Amino acid sequence: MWDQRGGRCGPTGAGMRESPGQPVLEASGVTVRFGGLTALDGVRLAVMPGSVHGVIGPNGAGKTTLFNVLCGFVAPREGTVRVHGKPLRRHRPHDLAALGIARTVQGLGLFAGCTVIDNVLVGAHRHRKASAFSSLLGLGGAARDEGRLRDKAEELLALLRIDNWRDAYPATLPYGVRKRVALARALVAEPALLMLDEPASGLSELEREELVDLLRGLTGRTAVLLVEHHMDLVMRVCDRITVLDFGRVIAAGTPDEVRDDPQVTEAYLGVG
Ligand SMILES: Nc1ncnc2c1ncn2[C@@H]1O[C@H](COP(=O)(O)OP(=O)(O)OP(=O)(O)O)[C@@H](O)[C@H]1O
Repeated sequence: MWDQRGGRCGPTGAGMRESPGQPVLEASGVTVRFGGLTALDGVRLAVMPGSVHGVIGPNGAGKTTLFNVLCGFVAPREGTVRVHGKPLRRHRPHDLAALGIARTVQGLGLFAGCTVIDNVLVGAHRHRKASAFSSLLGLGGAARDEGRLRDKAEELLALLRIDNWRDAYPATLPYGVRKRVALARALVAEPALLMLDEPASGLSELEREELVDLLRGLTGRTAVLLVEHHMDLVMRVCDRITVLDFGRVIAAGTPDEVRDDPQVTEAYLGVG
């Protein structure tokens, strides 16, 4: 995970402090090749604290590959990923919680044998495990932590409007509700950054509308990076957007700036 001049450091994401204006997550010069194919070519991106940042682009543009690099599933050939200004070297997905980063995946990964509230609490326990260093230092009693996490989980169920499903098991839930459970589980750790891979996939139009409200409601609570196909949703929820095409950043800016960029129109919508 962390490697500062060759050494491991930084026990918890919560312990890291960012300077004003410093990105939570920053990628620069990220290049990934699969054999002869360049999937990402010098990609840069900066996610600012508390903002919602979208990555869009046509099929095969490199969105998933970039998400996988940022999560630590794919090691880039070149380039740097920084969290709170500190470069990551060979980080792995299980390092993310300790860096203050949570993510949801398309498969959701809910535990079938656990109720909704218990699934959410799993996210809290994962975080606590990652923060074991602070517990060792006596920075919080276990019972007090437990109570606080449970309160937090209940608050998130209410915020995401799934509190009426609190004691249900995942298999009995509509897909849109299951996605919210996964979102609550990611948020309970109070991450500095939440990474969402296609949060709108599989949702109905109505559920997508609700997702727009929910994501906007997270503003200030955590930064969000989302990779998403639904252009309309991205335009409505994001503060900043990075547009990829053939592995390169072809535009970056506010939704209005990106919408008006002729390169985006040409690449993303296929019109010149
Ligand atoms: N494991 C892999 N091995 C070889 N080529 C890959 C691999 N993963 C992705 N690619 C290729 O890299 C390029 C970028 O793929 P990627 O899945 O990141 O794009 P994407 O923007 O997420 O596409 P989509 O919107 O269709 O999911 C594509 O040409 C893809 O075929």
